[in-house]
Amino acid sequence: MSKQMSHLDNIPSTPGKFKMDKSPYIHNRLRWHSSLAKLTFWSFMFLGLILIFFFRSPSSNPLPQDPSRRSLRTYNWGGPAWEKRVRSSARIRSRNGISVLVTGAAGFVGTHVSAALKRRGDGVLGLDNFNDYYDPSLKRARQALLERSGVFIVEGDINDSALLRKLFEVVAFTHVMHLAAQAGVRYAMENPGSYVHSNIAGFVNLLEVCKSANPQPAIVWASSSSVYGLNTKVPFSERDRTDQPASLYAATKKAGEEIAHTYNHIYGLSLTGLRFFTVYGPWGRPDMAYFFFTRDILKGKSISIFEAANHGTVARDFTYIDDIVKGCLAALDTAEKSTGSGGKKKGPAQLRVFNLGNTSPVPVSDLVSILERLLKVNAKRNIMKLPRNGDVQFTHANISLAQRELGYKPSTDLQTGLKKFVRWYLSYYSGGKKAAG
Ligand SMILES: O=C(O)[C@H]1O[C@H](OP(=O)(O)OP(=O)(O)OC[C@H]2O[C@@H](n3ccc(=O)[nH]c3=O)[C@H](O)[C@@H]2O)[C@H](O)[C@@H](O)[C@@H]1O
Repeated sequence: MSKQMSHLDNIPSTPGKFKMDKSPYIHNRLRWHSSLAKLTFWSFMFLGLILIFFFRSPSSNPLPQDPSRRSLRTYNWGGPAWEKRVRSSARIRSRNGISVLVTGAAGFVGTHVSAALKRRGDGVLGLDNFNDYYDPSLKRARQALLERSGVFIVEGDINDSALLRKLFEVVAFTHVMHLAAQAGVRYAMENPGSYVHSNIAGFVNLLEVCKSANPQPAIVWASSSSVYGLNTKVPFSERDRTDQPASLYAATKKAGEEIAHTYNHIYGLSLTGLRFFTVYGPWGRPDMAYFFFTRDILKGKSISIFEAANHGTVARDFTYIDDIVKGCLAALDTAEKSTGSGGKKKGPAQLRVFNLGNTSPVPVSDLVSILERLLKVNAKRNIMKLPRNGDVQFTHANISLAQRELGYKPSTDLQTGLKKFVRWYLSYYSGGKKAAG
């Protein structure tokens, strides 16, 4: 140790200083003492700064950005008043109604599905962790909307088994509409952990609780068109290969489909996966292109429009939210009962996967032209090569299976759907937040 110190000490800060040394031992001791004092001083300063930062940060940033930390947030649940709200929200109010636990109820699709179920007299209880992947105030506004129609959203995470078990103790849900997920294709490169946390760990946790529930519910859940990945055979059919995901997001959704197979096989859970194709509409997700294009066009900011190699068109089978809601309700209504009880399978159970698309792909540049007409503003277009971050060049759903089994028949074209979206957007963001909410 001392050897090392003298070695460090003997390195001159300037060559001149080194020459002036008459008694290296005394001089070194003096320098050692002053270095020690400096070191102590700066250590205290550093410690002080850390403490200041530590104590200030929770108030300045109440919702941490890191989703694994987000999940450590504690939620308040339980108690007689809370149970009463849960029961009342989940109470069936129509003949032949069902009682549904909707996860991700403050999300885009979750809000619309919850409202539609409630309208027809089904019992609906929402669950959402209100994370800050995108503006939580939009989620709160959706929550307020549902609250007015009698849907209570429990605040909590699908990874919280105690909470899930409690919910099944209070209500014998006949169905689970599982829409809680980490969405977004490109964000997976920034925050891979959040996809594993919600789409894999959270899904498994939910299935664990469902398999042990008595009676077991039937489960309908959101898969994604992205599972088709690099598949080039169009339109995409449920029989096509899904073993070439282009993003971690897609890989977690594909994993979900395999996990669903396992729980169906071992425990007799009735499971239906819905492969949604780029869902858009009022109350949509601000991280999606049609949404932030609208915002940026209105602000006069330039937007990046992706194109494939050799000026190849990038296109999506954009699907309007009301069509998706009809597909979700039809999937719930045709879901057979799970066959297990007490965690044991009694017989084979239903296992299904459906495409829910519009079956009419539109180039992204056309989407922008429609928005320009509706907003009456010209977009500042910045044509860019499709980045290699998970995006695929096109999607196109074959919906004949959903048509046959669910009576699914999308009826809203992009022009009509975007018109409704723009009307909502303008009213929501032009100070009419309250009116729209
Ligand atoms: O269909 C699906 O399964 C997926 O649909 C969307 O994913 P995506 O189709 O990529 O939707 P957007 O992110 O809104 O992108 C739409 C189109 O705009 C393009 N785009 C996106 C962003 C951008 O800056 N510029 C641009 O041209 C994309 O390449 C894509 O072709 C959702 O974000 C996913 O959560 C969902 O699972």
